[in-house]
Amino acid sequence: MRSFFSKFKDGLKKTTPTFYKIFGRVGGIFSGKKLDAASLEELEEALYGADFGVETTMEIIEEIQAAYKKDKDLRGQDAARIGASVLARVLEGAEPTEDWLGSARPEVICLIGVNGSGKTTTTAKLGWKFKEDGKDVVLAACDTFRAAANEQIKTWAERLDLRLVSSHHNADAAAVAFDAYQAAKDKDVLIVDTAGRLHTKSNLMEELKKIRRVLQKHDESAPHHSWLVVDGSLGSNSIEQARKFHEAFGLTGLIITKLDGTSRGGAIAGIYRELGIPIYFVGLGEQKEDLQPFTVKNYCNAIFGLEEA
Ligand SMILES: Nc1nc2c(ncn2[C@@H]2O[C@H](COP(=O)(O)OP(=O)(O)OP(=O)(O)O)[C@@H](O)[C@H]2O)c(=O)[nH]1
Repeated sequence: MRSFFSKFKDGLKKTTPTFYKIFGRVGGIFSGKKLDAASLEELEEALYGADFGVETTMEIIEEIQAAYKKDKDLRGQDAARIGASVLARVLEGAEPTEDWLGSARPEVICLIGVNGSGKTTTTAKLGWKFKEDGKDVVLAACDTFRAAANEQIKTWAERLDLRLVSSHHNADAAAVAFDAYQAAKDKDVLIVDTAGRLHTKSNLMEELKKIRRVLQKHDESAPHHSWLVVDGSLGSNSIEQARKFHEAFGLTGLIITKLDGTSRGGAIAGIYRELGIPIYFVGLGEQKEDLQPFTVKNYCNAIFGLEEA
């Protein structure tokens, strides 16, 4: 069976074509070629192109440059290792703690975000993951706004044999959340899929708050997790979006989707710098198993084309 890392790396390969090109082209960098000023410049461009942002890019470049000044024989592989370790420092604390899933019954996870970011798909993938871990899961179809969303989540739930509480198109989303909580009483996890909304639409932001109030009638501390689902291919545009959602709703975590099909996977660093909340999972495809726990080490190694230590 392929290791988790190889899956993660395959998924990120498309995220990082430029990096692979840099280190691939210099091909030899890994197999012994020395670093030079031109490849450093190319790396800087690639980091900007992947939306790592000025701060992170500069930190990586400056540190590699400093090492290069001291040792003109620096190899590409050494530069990649330095880059990965700087990135790991930027992302320090971005990984959730092992016991992040508390002991409430149910633990309520609310997924929110803009239209099309991948909430419904992620709700299903997440439900499947918990089920695979032997947990009792209920899904709440609170995206009553988009007509097709109900059908989409029903299809997933049937396919993965997951318990789903849903209603009709345009039903009160908070009422669905209330019913779903009741159905999930004494179960392990309730995952609430919500309608996509722009952070600028105040009525939809109010709907989110209503869902929260209704859940809190059952359990004052619910939702225990409010995660923003961010489309990783939006690059740095997603940073402002994430900040606004955080201000309005108080996020506790992030899921970054679509990292399999983008060359802008660097925005993760920018979002984390801005919000400082953990990244729980990354989406690397459309299949049920394509949701992987985020780990700083795997992400940094994959970005810089390093193998797992
Ligand atoms: N390649 C890829 N596609 C994904 C990923 N996650 C979701 N998608 C796709 O993105 C599209 C939108 O996903 P949805 O789950 O419908 O998004 P949503 O946030 O629920 O959308 P709204 O209900 O409109 O807010 C679908 O075609 C998904 O299959 C991912 O990690 N990788």
